[in-house]
Amino acid sequence: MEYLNELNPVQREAVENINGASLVIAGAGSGKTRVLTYRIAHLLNQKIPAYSILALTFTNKAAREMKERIGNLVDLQQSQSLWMGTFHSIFSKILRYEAEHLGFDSNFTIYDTQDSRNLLRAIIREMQLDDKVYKANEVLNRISSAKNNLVTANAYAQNANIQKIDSSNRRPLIFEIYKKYSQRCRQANAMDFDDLLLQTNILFKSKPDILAKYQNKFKYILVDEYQDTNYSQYLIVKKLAENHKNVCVVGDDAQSIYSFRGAKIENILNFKNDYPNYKLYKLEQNYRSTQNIVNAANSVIHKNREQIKKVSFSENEEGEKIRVVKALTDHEEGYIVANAIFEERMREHLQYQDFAILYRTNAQSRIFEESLRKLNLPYKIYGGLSFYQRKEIKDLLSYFRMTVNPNDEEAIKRVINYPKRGIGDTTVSKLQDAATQNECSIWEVICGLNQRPYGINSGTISKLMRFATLISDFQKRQETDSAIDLANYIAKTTGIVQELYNDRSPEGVSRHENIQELLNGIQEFTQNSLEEGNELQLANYLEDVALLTDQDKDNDEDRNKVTLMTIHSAKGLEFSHLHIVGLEEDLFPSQMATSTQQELEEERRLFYVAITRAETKVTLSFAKSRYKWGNISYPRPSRFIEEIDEKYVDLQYEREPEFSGARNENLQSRTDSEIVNRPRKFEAKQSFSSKPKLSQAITRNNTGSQDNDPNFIPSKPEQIQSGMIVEHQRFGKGKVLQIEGSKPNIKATVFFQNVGQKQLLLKFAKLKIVG
Ligand SMILES: Nc1ncnc2c1ncn2[C@@H]1O[C@H](COP(=O)(O)OP(=O)(O)OP(=O)(O)O)[C@@H](O)[C@H]1O
Ligand SMILES: [Mg+2]
Repeated sequence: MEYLNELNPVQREAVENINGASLVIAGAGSGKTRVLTYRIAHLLNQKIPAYSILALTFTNKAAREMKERIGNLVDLQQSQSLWMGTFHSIFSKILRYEAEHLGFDSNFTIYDTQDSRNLLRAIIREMQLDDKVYKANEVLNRISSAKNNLVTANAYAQNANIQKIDSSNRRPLIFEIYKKYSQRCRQANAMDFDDLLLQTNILFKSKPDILAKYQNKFKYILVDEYQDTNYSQYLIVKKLAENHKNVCVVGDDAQSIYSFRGAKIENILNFKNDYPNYKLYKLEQNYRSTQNIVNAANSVIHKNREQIKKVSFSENEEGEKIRVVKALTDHEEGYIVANAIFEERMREHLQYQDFAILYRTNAQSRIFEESLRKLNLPYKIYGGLSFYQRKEIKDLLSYFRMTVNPNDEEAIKRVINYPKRGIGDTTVSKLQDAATQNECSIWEVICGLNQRPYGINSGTISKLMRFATLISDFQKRQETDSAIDLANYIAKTTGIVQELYNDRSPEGVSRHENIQELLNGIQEFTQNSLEEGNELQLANYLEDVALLTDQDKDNDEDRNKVTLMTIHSAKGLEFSHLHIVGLEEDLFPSQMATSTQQELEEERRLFYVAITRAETKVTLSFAKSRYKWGNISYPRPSRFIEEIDEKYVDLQYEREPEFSGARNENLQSRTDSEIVNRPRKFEAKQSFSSKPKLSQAITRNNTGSQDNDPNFIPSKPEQIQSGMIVEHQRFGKGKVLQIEGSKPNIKATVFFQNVGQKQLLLKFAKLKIVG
């Protein structure tokens, strides 16, 4: 029980009171997750069997880490049999046991977003609807939100209010698409992500005996990040806890950032209605961050009107203020951040893993990747187009999926003619029509073609039969082959490996390497499962892959690297040194989120989540110009920078007029040279290190620095032509892309190797022609 001493008095109370409903509501870094972890350890210590504890986490990685931690606190063996994971992974496991009660087979496929979108596109096409009006993505969001509110396709069709909304959006047929989509998923024996929760609810509602079984089984229920549960998840927990009410949820309303996926803060507020005898624990001390970081974060979040009042303080050291850095361009921002990491790591003897770069959207990662690569800094990047979404990977995985569940429509459509075997689109359409007509899968149509050919000629039928034999062969091997043996066999027999091997273009080589990487992963998976004495099969591997979240892609090799991720996926994590980048209006807060107060408040919560990931140091940055969709834009600094109480902020530049909200209309015509040459008040400030570096030169004042080197003799402005290589004293060498304007205001657009593209007024900039 020594572990109880590692908790403060309130945490300890929340851990020791194991019976009844508990709500832990507290700010970031106050030990909510720690309470959950220790509470589980404590339950095990009180001889509660591991299999009767259900713990729901935000990511699979969090569940793994928690298990490990619990294993260290108590018995390792026991912690392995806990039911711990994301809502999706836990309930997909239960659905496989109970599939028959829902009319599914236990080997159902889990469709990812790409599969769902493809299926919707196909349906929209088949219905001959305008795909500009019925955009697959938007229709998917509509369906997803319906499912998360437990509105089935039939209920959707009958709901007059929903119909009214869709009609006024000129999309009155969404109900029809939803219905067809559900039918097709069923025929393919597939569930999408939202189905995993919806079907669990349907199961619990329609089969009271099955609900009772799980109510008896899960005697203790714990939920992390409760503020981000949606209605469907909320109801699952409520049902399971109905009798014993042993439920402990932890959350922070100020960190609710998933309302676009249907998360409801109200779930926290409703807790007291559902469990009137609940105990409330308020944790007030932040153990993660310095005082400055906690105070800065508080000063921002207090601007939100909708929030539960709570205290959050730190007794850690006061720490440095939040630094705010201005870059002239998006490329320069990348450069400054990478340089800062390089120097801080050296100076403070840190590891790469102590650093993270957080951004609002995945698209921002590219520039940081480039800058980190230039400085040879190892990094790992989460989210975006994941490894498993790449075409070659998805193709091979589709063969695996066909092996496990041949009715999988999206898988069969991907591989029926890949590698090419002479089965054209017309044939696939005929098969699809036949399947729709008979309410069965494409695979079932193929298997019956000898009896009913549906107008497909005999030549094509034999090709289809060869394909069917290939898949049947894989299926048979499932019973005897290990996951890796079968995966290797499929990769070889289908000809995918050979096809990619033959393509010697750089892309082909990289695709071939990716396939090898996938097979290595399966090898590891097989090996690990063997070591744990439980040989898992290809189907288990597929299940794991389908349930990965953005944070889950992590392995030991990846450990000591700089982390790049969106703020959304950084939830729950902590890093010593944090760079939050792209703090510009229309980027963060997002352009899409400033029209209503609710949206803006959610963006502010996101900013709060971002700052509170840091232990020691936060640097915010923004760029004065940025490429967006191929066009240059001149954004204003984010309002969130101003919202931090200035006591906790260290601006590394002079506050500009447009900062206080008055937009400077002349900004577009203002050039970088004018901006960098204006006197700044922070000249004396120590920036990154005592040795002047380019990064410092850019973020610190540079007045007059060009004149300091007597050997630097600039060329005459009129001599500079586009195409020339020039040198700038601070930016280094660059190529002139364009010259415009007339004397004395000639402007040059120059692409500098180190800092990217800049516009310079030649009368100030002083460039030397070097080639
Ligand atoms: N009583 C304590 N003594 C020492 N360290 C603690 C204590 N409580 C929490 N911590 C540490 O503080 C950090 C934050 O804890 P934890 O991650 O559990 O907070 P949280 O409330 O879940 O944060 P978030 O809201 O970001 O999810 C962790 O490193 C944790 O180990
Ligand atoms: Mg937490």
